[in-house]
Amino acid sequence: MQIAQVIVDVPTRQTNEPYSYEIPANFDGQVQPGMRVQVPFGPRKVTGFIVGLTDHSDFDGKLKKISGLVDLSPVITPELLKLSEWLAGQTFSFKISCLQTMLPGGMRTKFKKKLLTDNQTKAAYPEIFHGENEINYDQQKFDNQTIGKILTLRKADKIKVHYELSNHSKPMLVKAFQSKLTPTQIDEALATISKRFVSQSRLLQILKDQRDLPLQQAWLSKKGVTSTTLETAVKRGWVDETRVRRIRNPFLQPVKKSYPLALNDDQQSAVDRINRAIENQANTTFLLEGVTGSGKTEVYLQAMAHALKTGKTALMLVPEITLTPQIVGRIRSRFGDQVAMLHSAMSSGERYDEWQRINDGQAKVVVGVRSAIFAPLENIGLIIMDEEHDSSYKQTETPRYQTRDVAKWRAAYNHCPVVLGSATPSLESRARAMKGVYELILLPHRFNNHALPHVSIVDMKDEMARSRNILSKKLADLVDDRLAKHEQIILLLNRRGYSSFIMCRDCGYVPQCPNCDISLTMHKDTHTLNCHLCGHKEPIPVVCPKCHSKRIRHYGIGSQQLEEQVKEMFPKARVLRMDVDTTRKKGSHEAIINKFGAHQADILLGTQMIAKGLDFPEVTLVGVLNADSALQFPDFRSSERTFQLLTQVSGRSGRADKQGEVVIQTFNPDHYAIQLAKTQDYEKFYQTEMQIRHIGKYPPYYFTVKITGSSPSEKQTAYEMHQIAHFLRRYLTNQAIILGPTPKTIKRINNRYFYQIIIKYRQEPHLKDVLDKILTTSQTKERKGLLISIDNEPLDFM
Ligand SMILES: Nc1ncnc2c1ncn2[C@@H]1O[C@H](COP(=O)(O)OP(=O)(O)OP(=O)(O)O)[C@@H](O)[C@H]1O
Ligand SMILES: [Zn+2]
Ligand SMILES: [Zn+2]
Repeated sequence: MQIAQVIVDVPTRQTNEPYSYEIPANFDGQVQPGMRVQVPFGPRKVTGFIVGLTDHSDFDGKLKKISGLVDLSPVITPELLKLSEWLAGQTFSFKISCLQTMLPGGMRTKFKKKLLTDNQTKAAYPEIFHGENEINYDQQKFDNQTIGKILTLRKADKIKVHYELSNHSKPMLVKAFQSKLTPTQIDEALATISKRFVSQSRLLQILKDQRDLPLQQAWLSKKGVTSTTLETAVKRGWVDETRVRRIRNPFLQPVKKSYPLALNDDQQSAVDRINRAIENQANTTFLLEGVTGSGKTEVYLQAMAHALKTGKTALMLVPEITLTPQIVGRIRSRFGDQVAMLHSAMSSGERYDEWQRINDGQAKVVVGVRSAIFAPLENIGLIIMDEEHDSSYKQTETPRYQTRDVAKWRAAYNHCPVVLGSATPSLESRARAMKGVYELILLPHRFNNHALPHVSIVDMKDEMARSRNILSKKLADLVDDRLAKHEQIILLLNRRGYSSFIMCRDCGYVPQCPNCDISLTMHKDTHTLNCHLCGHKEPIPVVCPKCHSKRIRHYGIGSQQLEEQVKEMFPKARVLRMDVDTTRKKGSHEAIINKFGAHQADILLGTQMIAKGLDFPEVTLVGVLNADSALQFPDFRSSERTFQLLTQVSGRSGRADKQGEVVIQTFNPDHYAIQLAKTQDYEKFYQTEMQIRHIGKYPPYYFTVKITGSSPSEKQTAYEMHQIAHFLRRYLTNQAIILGPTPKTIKRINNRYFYQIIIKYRQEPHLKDVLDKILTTSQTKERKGLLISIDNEPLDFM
């Protein structure tokens, strides 16, 4: 008898131990770890993941049988199964949540299975395929014997299983044209046709650049190629007509092929070191510290190409906001159709398609955001994390993993190097590089030795005494100067912890959320006051609810008001705004970037979104309007974040031949994070900040864990959290520092009360056991409304 070990999905009874189930005889030998099954659990049927197979069980009673198969082939690779175990331990979460996190969103909900096969198998198994190459599995109601047969064929690779997401609109096929000409033939054709045939020569020009991919007719016609020309082209044998899937997603558009650039010495030595590690299958972690504009991307591309050359695959991670069509274009132009893209701006159907291509082994390069670290890519030869310091790499929900740690785990498993890249590495990574745990690679100069921008600081305290303008005189003068020279400008409004709110001028009343301890934010576009934490919305009052005064005013500035002011100050300038409101629609982010890139606008203003990764040669002025809004946070990382943001955004200026300038407006001109951002001196910042961390006993000198508890009753939350703190004090050594419990900075969210405990430690041999115990005990408390979560190495302490 074969027995499957199954991690079941029962939200109220989560455990990390698998349950044993008997495998029905028909499926014997065919089910594999990594497949999902239906199993009886108490009175219900639940879904579970097979994590192992054995032939005996220690369970005395009669085992229950697997009642159905959710998958016909594994959806979790053996590597990812192993990873899920480690991840559960590392993040103090249950294996079931780790396994689910690894699947693309759509596969966790509703889908139908489709079986695809070849002609031979189709003919040999009429009872399955009824003469078709493609059938809908779920409609057939196969018996177990037939399912057994299907499993055997699937395992022998005679059948492929694909999922159709129910909300997945059918791919639409459209007319496209594929070039049949070699580059020489194109040149010959161009030489012979008359100049009068504009559309024909345009087509040939396009074919010259993009011979490899079929080109959609709609796209060609936008470029001025008429349908008559296309008919002629088919007749003359220039192109073949085909049909391709219509692509609406800007991340998947065809791009022009590009070739490796000649590297400078620093880039070359970086590539050499990484390539050597790839060849030697060395599990080295490199920290690639390169100033803004030093050409890190080209290093990544060439090292990835080398991994492919040695027969391996490559995985590249990018923060959400820098995974713009600009960077995607650069990668796809180099690697073409071998690239799979995982981005949250894609629909779940599109993401599923990409996941399938990776799972089928068609994609050799995966580029994506945080969750792409779980791509079912095999045989990995290189993992890259661009902007490794970025906070979006930390997942803020269960399982609360740090992508960097998962990347290192996968690299160790695959015997390959990891490259962590940044202009402003996290202190944790830099400290490890200093200790020799990571290998440090420096790119100290901008590409072509372009100078770093010149940065000046404007003290807004002085400025405010003179005028209420949000742009200082210095910045406004420089904007005028750039507009006159026809150069481009970026203006950053730092919105972290900053929002516009309304207040009564007479009694000082500020509307609060009824469910949370936070004031409501004004949204001018929808004319509402919104709560950012629970989603509560209400109309903007015209009279004060407290004193009935009509003198209700709003405070703080949003990017929308900034746009109005800027347009008023510079009526001739063409202004683009990029923030959450203007980028909500699919493709709008790209549209703004393209427009600015084509110099159809002079000023790009926006929030954090514009700070990173963008590469526009015409930008010679960057203005930061409120540098210090993040400094006021009661969080030991606020200086680090401010320094990183200012350095990153400054790095957008003067990337090509013209000298760049940056103006930082601040109320704290003497703060070291701002002073050192002015000189863009990462080294000095690192030294200064490390001393502060040392004195304050913070990371990277200490490890940290945050325990958060919440319930609808403040009394209950506080009581339970005190119990936990007692427990910790009793079982940890007296070296451990236990802070709290204290109410969180925002104590009440959505009518739940939040308290937290922070543990700081250097070595605590029993910590893991103690926390596991807290996690397990919390399961019984959960029924009483108390939720406990444990965050290993949290990024925020508020
Ligand atoms: N070897 C090369 N040959 C020609 N141009 C290059 C080369 N390497 C980099 N560049 C150019 O230099 C500019 C900066 O490179 P890149 O955008 O990769 O910098 P980066 O290090 O990623 O900077 P940031 O951290 O600011 O994003 C780009 O315009 C890029 O095309
Ligand atoms: Zn009032
Ligand atoms: Zn609220």
